Amino acid sequence: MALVWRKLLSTLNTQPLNSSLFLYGHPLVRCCSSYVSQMRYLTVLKEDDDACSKAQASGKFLLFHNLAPLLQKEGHEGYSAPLFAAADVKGILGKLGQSDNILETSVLIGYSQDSETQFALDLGILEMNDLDHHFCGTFVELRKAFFLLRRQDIPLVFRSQALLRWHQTHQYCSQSGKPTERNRAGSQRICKSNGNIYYPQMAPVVISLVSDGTRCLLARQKSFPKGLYSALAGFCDIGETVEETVRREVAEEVGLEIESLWYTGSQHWPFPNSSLMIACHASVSAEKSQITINDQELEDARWFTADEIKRALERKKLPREQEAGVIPIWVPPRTAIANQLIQEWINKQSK
Ligand SMILES: NC(=O)C1=CN([C@@H]2O[C@H](COP(=O)(O)OP(=O)(O)OC[C@H]3O[C@@H](n4cnc5c(N)ncnc54)[C@H](O)[C@@H]3O)[C@@H](O)[C@H]2O)C=CC1
Ligand SMILES: [Mg+2]
Repeated sequence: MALVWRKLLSTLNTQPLNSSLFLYGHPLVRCCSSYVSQMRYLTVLKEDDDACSKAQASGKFLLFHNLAPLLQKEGHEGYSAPLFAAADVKGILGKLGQSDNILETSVLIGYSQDSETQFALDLGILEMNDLDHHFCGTFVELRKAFFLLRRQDIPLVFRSQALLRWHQTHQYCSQSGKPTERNRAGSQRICKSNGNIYYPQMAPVVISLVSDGTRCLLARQKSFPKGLYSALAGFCDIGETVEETVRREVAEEVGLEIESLWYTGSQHWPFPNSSLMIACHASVSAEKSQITINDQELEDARWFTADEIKRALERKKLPREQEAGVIPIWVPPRTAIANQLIQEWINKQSK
């Protein structure tokens, strides 16, 4: 595969590259299904700074200010994270008396079905003043944006913020201590003094919904908002398999030994740093379901019946009211993989 790409890039380097469309029209990129072409096109942009630079000139930009995404109100649907054409961003920067060189600090984040090359740009070096007003939106801190954004916009916003943050926090070589330089796409950083290449990182985390057949186990950390319960989560230790992490985390946090587990899905999770949340269902026998909570990690953990879970799923908003002095239980929103796990468990109970 690497050889194929080297060949493609050497062909491109010997031909005039007038626009990114030329690249997208290249036989190796064009010959395949649209998805394959898109992925190959993105690979070329990551490898070739000139091609990426040309794509940037006609690209679409998701905007951030100090890692807070720009949101626009979308009627009843909630908020969207709009993509601005390069010309519009340049126009607004011009009005504000700012140079458009800042576009070069953007990072490549995708290629849409509408043939738009997408970039994320952090305008944090500019004073906020009425910056958001010029872009007809509001820059909103990511945790708050997570609750406001339309579901379909969340993955791109999460990915963009993670990549922008990685560049902001990984500017030096950990071996030489010298500054590293990014490639145009922002898919890697290199230390010119020793050739070390750094790629964006994320930590694997397992999130497990444990069931004893008729009940499922949810827990809360002290830092969670009041009443919020979720599935058990934990970082993978180095060298561990996903299965080993699930077994260890469940044992550590609630003192149970699981009998079986199965993978169901995954999600990129940007809080507090980039994690890949790997979601699994796990089962314990009803006879061995006595929990002992590790109070260093958890404030509470409990078994919930299907009826209790159904009621918690129905609470769409953060419960503000207290029901007869008791804080109502609620679970993460549909945009979190924890919700998918809980929903899948309920669906299985109903069958
Ligand atoms: N979507 C959801 O419903 C939930 C998501 N989460 C997420 O899952 C992740 C892990 O959850 P926790 O229960 O806090 O993990 P955890 O149970 O592994 O405990 C956290 C501790 O693990 C250690 N640790 C090991 N590797 C680490 C790493 N790469 N980064 C940070 N700490 C590391 C630290 O000592 C830290 O205090 C977090 O990103 C959290 O935001 C957690 C609970 C629910
Ligand atoms: Mg944990």
